[in-house]
Amino acid sequence: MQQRGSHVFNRDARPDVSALLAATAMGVYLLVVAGATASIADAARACTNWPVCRGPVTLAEPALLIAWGHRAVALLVGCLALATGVAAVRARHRLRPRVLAALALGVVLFPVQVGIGAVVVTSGPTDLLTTAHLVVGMVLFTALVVALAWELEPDASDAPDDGWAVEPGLDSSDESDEPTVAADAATTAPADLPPLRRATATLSAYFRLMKPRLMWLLCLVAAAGMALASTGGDDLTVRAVVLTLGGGVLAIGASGTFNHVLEREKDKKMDRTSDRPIATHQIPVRRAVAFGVGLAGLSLAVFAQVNLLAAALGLSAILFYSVVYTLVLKPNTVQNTVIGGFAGALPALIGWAAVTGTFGLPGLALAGVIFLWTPAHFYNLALAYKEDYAKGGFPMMPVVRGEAETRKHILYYLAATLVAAVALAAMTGLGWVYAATTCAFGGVFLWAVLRLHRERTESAAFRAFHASNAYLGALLVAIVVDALAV
Ligand code: HEM
Ligand SMILES: CC(C)=CCC/C(C)=C/CC/C(C)=C/COP(=O)(O)OP(=O)(O)O
Repeated sequence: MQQRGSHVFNRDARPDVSALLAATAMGVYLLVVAGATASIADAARACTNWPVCRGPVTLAEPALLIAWGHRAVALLVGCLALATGVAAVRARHRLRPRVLAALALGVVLFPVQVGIGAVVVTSGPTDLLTTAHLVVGMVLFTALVVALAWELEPDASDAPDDGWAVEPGLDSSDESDEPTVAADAATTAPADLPPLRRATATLSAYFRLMKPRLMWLLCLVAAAGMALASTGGDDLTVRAVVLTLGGGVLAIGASGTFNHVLEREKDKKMDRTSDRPIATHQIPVRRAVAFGVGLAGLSLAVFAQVNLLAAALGLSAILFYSVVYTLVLKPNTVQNTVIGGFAGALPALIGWAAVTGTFGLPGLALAGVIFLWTPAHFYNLALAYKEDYAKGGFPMMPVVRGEAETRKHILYYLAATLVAAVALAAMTGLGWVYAATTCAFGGVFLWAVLRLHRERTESAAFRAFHASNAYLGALLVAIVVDALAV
């Protein structure tokens, strides 16, 4: 077993640049979100002077307040970017050329972005100028995160990256409070149990077949899709909400059950899944199939009460997860998680369709956020359960491409998710609750992923996994609140 921190990337040699880069990247993200909020609030018309606004700042003029806030943050982040540039120049001999190039792009784009902002304010906002301001901001953020990902890559001279620093008392097959069904399984319901306990154990086994742990977040995705759709003027009825979430729970239950059936042999080989109800023969395959078919039928019947598009999308989600992901992608390609993200994104479209009866750009943009978030969510678990997935014969990213590459991809997909979250705000006019949430929880998610890069332990991977769920959960609640209440 490797000692924790013994080969942790050369923290001592180059801590400042990566820490400064992370702070600058998050600062730029804050700026981009503040800029999107300023644009929605029409702050450029409230303050037409540059670099300072004229006139008293009062709470009665929120647009002026937002304009000032945007500029104050820009000044602070500008100083941070400068400090990062100076630190990088001083450390140039030990930084990789591509890190320097990506960082240089960010540092050069910063004044360009300030210049575009000044023109927007002084000559009046046009669609072209405001779009350019948003796009350059996103490119700047991307350049900084890419520089950070490259900077965090271990050197070839570092210890080999095939080991996982396990902390004392932690073991991937015995992680009591982590997301493993094995941990909370009542393994079998032997005939000698009292009838009531037997019935309870069987009911609990059927419940576990439905993968209940996934439900709250997937239901929130559908709820956010519905809330967004209602901002366009369509009525959001309690009936539609109840039927859509009910159909969703049944659909997730059906596809989870099919997943258990189809993976029963592989589940037996993996510690995390070896005591799943079908793998242990607690539930016979034929009964599980009947249960899954029943749930699927019920789910489609419920969705059909909302509208036919919702039902068709529900059927697509069940088929995509059960057949395309479980049978085709998961055992055969390292891109299984990326392409599999379509299954989790579909509830956004189901929610939108339930309210509007059709497709719409904001619903598609929300689906895009979920799609990009999925690898940043699952790769953490894939790292923690790398050996287990290898035993099951699954070509997960850490098994095929290694841990360092996986950590880098987590950072890329996290950055892409944050950019997509801004695009969603710009498209929908979501307000300050959403803006504050994506910055705060995005910052926590980034912090957890950076700790994963430094620590390379199972607990760091689980921390980043939980941060991914907290980020998306908070973002979706913020969408609902912003769309319905603010
Ligand atoms: C390819 C796509 C995905 C893969 C491979 C994946 C994989 C996993 C795995 C293996 C677990 C642990 C499950 C268990 O042992 O019970 C898990 C947990 C979870 N996943 Fe995902 N997931 C994916 C997409 C999603 C999506 C789209 C959502 C919701 C939007 C989601 C939400 C959750 C939640 C809420 C948990 C439970 C967390 C907990 O128990 O603390 N996942 N995921
Ligand atoms: C509305 C509807 C039906 C939506 C379906 C979307 C859905 C259930 C997404 C879950 C994504 C997923 C692949 C989770 C588990 O991975 P895994 O099966 O690889 O995990 P495992 O290794 O624990 O089996």
